[in-house]
Amino acid sequence: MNEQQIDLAPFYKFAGDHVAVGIHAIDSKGKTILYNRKMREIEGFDFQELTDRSLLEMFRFDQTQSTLLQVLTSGTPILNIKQTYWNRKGQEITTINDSYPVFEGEVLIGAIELARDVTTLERVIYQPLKKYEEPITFASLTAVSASMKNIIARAEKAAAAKLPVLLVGESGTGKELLAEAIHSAHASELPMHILYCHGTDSRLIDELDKEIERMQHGTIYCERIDLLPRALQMQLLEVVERHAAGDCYFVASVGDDPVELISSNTLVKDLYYFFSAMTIKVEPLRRRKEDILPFVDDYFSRHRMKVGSVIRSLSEEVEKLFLSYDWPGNLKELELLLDEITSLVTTQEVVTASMLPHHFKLKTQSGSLQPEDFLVRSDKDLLPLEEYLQEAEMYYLEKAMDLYGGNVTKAAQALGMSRQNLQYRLRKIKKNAQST
Ligand SMILES: Nc1ncnc2c1ncn2[C@@H]1O[C@H](COP(=O)(O)OP(=O)(O)OP(=O)(O)O)[C@@H](O)[C@H]1O
Repeated sequence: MNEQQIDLAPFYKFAGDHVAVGIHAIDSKGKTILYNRKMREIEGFDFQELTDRSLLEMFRFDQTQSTLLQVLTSGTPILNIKQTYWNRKGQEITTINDSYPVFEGEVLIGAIELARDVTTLERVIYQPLKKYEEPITFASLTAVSASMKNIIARAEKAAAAKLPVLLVGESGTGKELLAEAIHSAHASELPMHILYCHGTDSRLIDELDKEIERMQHGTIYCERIDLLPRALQMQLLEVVERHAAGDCYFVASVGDDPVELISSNTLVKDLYYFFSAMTIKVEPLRRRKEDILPFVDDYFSRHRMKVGSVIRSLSEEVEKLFLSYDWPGNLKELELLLDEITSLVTTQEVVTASMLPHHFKLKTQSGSLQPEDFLVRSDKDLLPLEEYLQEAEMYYLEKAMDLYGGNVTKAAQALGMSRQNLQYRLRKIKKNAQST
């Protein structure tokens, strides 16, 4: 049977919904026309939020969107771009993206982005153990805040008594590092196996089962069990319970309050009971800001030792910025930022504001609203209408200017307004931005 005899559209639709690659396509005006299930998973959207997608889309100025827009403007592909970010659910995600222009004959009709989710792979490569090139102990952790000191004291007790531990905390707060330190305190000579629960394939759990049988002794750390689908959580429970009487030590982590996770059916209650002989809550970095600057100091001193750099400190301005920022990706976000900064620094001893990457500057600009602020959600306060419309206008006009490569005449034409009117509004936006 050939392509002319059968309508392939349902097959393409099925493939789009089931393929393990995120797909996002926009038309020539920058409007989303295709956004598949994997892309929703990568970006952390719940199904019910999809109706708001077009609204959110309007205000999106993140990297994905701008790569697609860049491709649309230039007509040339942008390939193999790796990015790590925190999605709407606060999960750390790493993707490798290819963005292509789409032509019909000679005419550019849109752009498409294919995102490969390499989060798990990245996790395996980016293991703190490998980075530090030494076993992680409690002494490797930055712990200046009272809350972090308390966490370490409790973790030491758990390790000494070999109590299963459930680490609770947002992505990037250092749960994996703590698990490593618990393992070292318990029995550093034994192996440690990490199960990254980022996936939906039941073979993950079968492999863990085999691994436990092979290891016999050592520590099993199941990272973010709340991200596993319930069926896999049940399978994991069966495996860990079967091995409970053996010699393995079990540690796990979740990204949110376990009581809430259980009541929203995200976490299987018995799995929680299995791991939670001791529950240790790791506070987000924004609630223990005393750890920020000491972490930076520790990072710089490791960096000096490892690569012989001369980097020593942050300027006062950068310190203030670091202390006022909320760090949604916690220490991992701070660490990635320092990785980025130090990769560019050669002879400077002090990091000044001009050396900060553009994306970080954007995030720390005072008063800047995030795309999410525009969604109407029951758990958030509404923006005053005036402010909403002002910001909406600003986003929309800037996006239009972006799309037309800064050409006011073309952008004004597309927006159905005069050149003068657009120029006046752009000037107003600039003036407002300067006065904030
Ligand atoms: N207290 C700390 N001291 C030193 N480094 C830290 C500390 N906490 C976190 N880090 C650094 O931050 C990075 C992220 O930590 P980690 O991977 O342990 O977070 P996590 O809570 O396990 O995140 P996720 O929930 O996404 O798995 C690590 O690479 C580590 O180097």
